[in-house]
Amino acid sequence: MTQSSLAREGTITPEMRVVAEKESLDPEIIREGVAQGRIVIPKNVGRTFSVEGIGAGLKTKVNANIGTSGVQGALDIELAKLDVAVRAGAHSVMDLSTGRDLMTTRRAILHHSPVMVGAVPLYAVAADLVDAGQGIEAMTASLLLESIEAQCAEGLDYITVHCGVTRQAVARTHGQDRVAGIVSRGGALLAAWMERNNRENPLLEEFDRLLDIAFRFDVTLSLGDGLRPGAVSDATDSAQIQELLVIGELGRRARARGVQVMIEGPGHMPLNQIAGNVMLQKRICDGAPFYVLGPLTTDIAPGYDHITAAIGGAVAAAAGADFLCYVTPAEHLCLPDMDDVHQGVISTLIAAHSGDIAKGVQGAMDRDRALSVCRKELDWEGMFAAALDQDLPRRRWEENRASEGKTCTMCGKLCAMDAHNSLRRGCPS
Ligand SMILES: C[C@H]1O[C@@H](n2cnc3c(N)ncnc32)[C@H](O)[C@@H]1O
Ligand SMILES: Cc1ncc(COP(=O)(O)O)c(N)n1
Ligand code: MET
Ligand code: SF4
Ligand SMILES: [Zn+2]
Repeated sequence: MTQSSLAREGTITPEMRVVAEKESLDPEIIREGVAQGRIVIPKNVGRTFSVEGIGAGLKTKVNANIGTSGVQGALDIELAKLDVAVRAGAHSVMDLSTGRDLMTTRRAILHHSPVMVGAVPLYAVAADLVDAGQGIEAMTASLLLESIEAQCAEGLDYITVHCGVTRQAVARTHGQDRVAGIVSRGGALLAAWMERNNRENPLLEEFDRLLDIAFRFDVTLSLGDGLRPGAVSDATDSAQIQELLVIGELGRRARARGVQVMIEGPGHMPLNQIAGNVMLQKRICDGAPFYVLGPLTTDIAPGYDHITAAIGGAVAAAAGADFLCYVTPAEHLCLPDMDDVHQGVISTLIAAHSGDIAKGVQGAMDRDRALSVCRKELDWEGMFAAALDQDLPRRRWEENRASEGKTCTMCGKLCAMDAHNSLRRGCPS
């Protein structure tokens, strides 16, 4: 049984109760959301951890991508990144490894992670083929499906499957003067396979088998955006929309089968198109949870793409996106290091929380109020306790501590808060 099928029978599962508790909502609201497919609770039947809900009416969640690449990364470093991500507040990690010995890496991450773990099973198949001196074209549909099954059996809580990369949609990437072509790794691999084998996407052709596997382990399917725009000038083009239509339809098939499903979205996108894209996704995909990468609102800031993504992520979350995939300062440049991971999680949490305030998530502003009350009182410890980053504010303040009084070095004796507090209390300062 899956969370989805149980919800539809009217059962409130322990996982739904945990989510309700974390969100301060009635468990029945969570059950109803899961039953309708507007909320997912990714958790493999074989794993135990403190679950999170993703979807309508819930706090916006944040994922951190980690993992080796074929040319860099080692298991101990990736596990340290997992720690950094979780300590910074990530609700999810994705193992996007494509290096050597992927099973060991994946299993270690699954073993150590106190949060949900996602992956893109196709990467492991592709990496193994490349290791064996072959290309992606040597893959077969059954090799892919068997690997997906094995990886789900290992305990993945959700998997990205780029089922909407159809021949027709790929053809559209050539038609509308796309600048950046296909930037999704999974999307590009599948497009190459399809072209060289003159076949349709195996994830689409074998979708029912995929649903059987997902159902068995209650693995949430994250229908990937293999044709997402990788440049702001490519946003909302016909290839992207065609793929969205396909995965919207597949989402319906998944829900009918009792499989939890979310929809992935872009990418690089001008600020003024973001709310419209969220609206389209919600409408076309029957309110399924929307998992976005960024969106990055400009292409010209490599080195600062945690910022371009946080700007877009805040707008997306405010418009109804449910799950933000982090982008780090390393995006477009190199594999992220531990500091990149930390900065990526914090900037994405800022975007998510800003979105939650705007979308009116229950109690979203409580922590802001708590911090602001302390700020007004010059209660530094209280401020640090309520802060998103638990270390940096204290360090900056202490390193630059004013020599006397409670103020900071910004204004010193001309501290506005101090002056106004004295006025309020009626004592001359
Ligand atoms: C789809 C997203 O995944 C990121 N991405 C791909 N592979 C890795 C990895 N090993 N570690 C961290 N991020 C990764 C890309 O930078 C892009 O932002
Ligand atoms: C939100 C999100 N995160 C990760 C991926 C996988 O990456 P890729 O599509 O490049 O294989 C994705 N498609 N969308
Ligand atoms: C083209 S670089 C890899 C990923 C890219 N940043 C994206 O938006 O999907
Ligand atoms: S340029 Fe770098 S980040 Fe972009 S697709 Fe190629 S390897 Fe990946
Ligand atoms: Zn990009």
